[in-house]
Amino acid sequence: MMKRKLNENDQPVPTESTPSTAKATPSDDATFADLGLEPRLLQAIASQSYRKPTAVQAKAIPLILDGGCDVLARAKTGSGKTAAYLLPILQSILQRKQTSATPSTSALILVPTRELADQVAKNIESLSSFCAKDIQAVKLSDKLPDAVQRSLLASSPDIVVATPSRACACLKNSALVLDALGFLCLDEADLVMSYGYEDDLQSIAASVPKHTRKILVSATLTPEIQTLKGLFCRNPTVLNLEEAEAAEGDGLTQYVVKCGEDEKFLLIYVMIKCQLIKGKCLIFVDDVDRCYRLRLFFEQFGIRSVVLNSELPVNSRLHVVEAFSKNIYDILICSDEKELLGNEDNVADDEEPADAEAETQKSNGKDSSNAPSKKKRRSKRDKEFGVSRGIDFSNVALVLNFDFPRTAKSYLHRIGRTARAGKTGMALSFVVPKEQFRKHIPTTIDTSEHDEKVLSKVTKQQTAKGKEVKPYNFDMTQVEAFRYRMNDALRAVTQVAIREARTREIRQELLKSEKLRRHFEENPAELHHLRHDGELRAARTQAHLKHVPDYLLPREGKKALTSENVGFVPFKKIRDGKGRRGRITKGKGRRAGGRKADPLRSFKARSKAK
Ligand SMILES: Nc1ncnc2c1ncn2[C@@H]1O[C@H](COP(=O)(O)OP(=O)(O)OP(=O)(O)O)[C@@H](O)[C@H]1O
Repeated sequence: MMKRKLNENDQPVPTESTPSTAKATPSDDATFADLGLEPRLLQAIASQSYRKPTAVQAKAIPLILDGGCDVLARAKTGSGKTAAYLLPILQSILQRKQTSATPSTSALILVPTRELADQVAKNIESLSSFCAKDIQAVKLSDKLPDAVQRSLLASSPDIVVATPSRACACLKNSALVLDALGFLCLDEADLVMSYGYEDDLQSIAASVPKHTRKILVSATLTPEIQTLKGLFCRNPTVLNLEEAEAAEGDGLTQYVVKCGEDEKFLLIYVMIKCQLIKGKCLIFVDDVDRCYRLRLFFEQFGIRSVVLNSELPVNSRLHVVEAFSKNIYDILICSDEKELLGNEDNVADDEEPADAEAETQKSNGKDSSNAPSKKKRRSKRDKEFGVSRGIDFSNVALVLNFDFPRTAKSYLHRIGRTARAGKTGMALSFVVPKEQFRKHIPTTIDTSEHDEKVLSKVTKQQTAKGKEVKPYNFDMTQVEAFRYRMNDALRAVTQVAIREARTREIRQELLKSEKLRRHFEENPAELHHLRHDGELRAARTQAHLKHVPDYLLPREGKKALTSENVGFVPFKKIRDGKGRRGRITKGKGRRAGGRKADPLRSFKARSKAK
């Protein structure tokens, strides 16, 4: 192998002699330079601190660069699939620009949600940071007026990122021209299909020139992928990284706690208040109401949390995702509605939802009295919303399935939000045993009836991957001491309070995202108004609940609550031989993660009342 210069992070330093078109034979030790990427891209990769290509990158990059075939890549969540298709696309655009100055759209990247469109656009920005003047990328969004999108597309940007419906709308009004399209990429391909974009995809497929190469990327190979393959691809090369992934193992530990419906609230209260959870925690719940029930419950104890769901304005959602990734908040409560909507809308899924019976009853009009209101509520939700799929929340230590997902596939994607890019993480799931279902009416949810059924599917799925979902044991006799406080708090969180919190938050978020955005751009010091974890005050608050009195704690200390250390999930060190203190942010001379390094942290943050 060619001897390379290394920088302080053991990154290859691009030199004149770095071959830009060398054909790579991907091996386990392949570096990005070996893959034949050009120096400016290597510089951007180094600035992202990527040490070496992930398995999917090592295989997909040379394959896409080689030209010729369409590619269908399946690799696990968090394995770096975005860079696996972006880097060769960027490289081929840079190569084209050496011979032709005519502007044209070379790549169209289709994603299922706005959140993902935003993320892909940011990835393009960072990977093209050393060749920014040669790469023009546009993210289409229905937040922008048509005239603005038209003018953005008028200059034929090299890359367009959009959801299928946006891309289709721009194709129909001739704003988007695909005559010279080199790549059509579908990220989270199965989801793009199951989000009901089928008609849009058909029209896009018909508008794409024959020579365009198609890249389909997904974490799961599902029947939708077969449909897409038929629609877009000519005999694609399929990259399935299953074997490499099994050999490599991963840093995710999975636990399950069997508990009653109200005990979920008891355990989460104890875990957070006794600081058994260390690090950032992503909590999945079943629906929007549940988000606010939990948030108001937390508020009773002075625990700050943020909610993410499809009812919030898109700007707020993007801001929440970004702020959580920047470690501004520790606890994010998400409703994983898209998986539900998929089922409700009877869109193809790889498996029957566990509550298929209930769904059938609903569609036959036999549903209970709350069906119409659910339908009404659904219409307010954003079709292009999704949390468990594709979003790269960085450094999530714990994914907590407060409400167990409805399908094993959904479980797979939820747990994929932690232990990403070679880091470690933990997934902990609450499962309600059948005999405990509907035993505590105020906290019950319909889907819990099938928790055990879905769990057995999940266990099968994980066993097939050589992984284990272990039982997790709390010492319930010790935890019991906290029960009356939990009950006190739960009583305050009424249905009326939840409804009030829901509307209040939308009102507040609309105000923040629309009216005040410009003001805060001009006055960044006042950014704390944009925090999403302020108290909703929709439920009666009880000051005494905010503290944990010593007499509630076991005599042996909080360790007696559980035999294991629930939340402690150390992240693997990426840089060898460098402690946290010694780490310096490039070019700024400050410690990475220090308060001053992050402008959003420079305001006076309210102290966390834990
Ligand atoms: N070679 C690499 N080395 C280290 N980190 C990487 C590398 N490539 C990508 N990453 C980081 O890994 C994280 C996950 O990447 P990405 O979002 O592309 O994963 P994904 O496979 O698309 O996940 P999902 O299936 O959930 O969408 C990102 O934070 C990204 O910056």
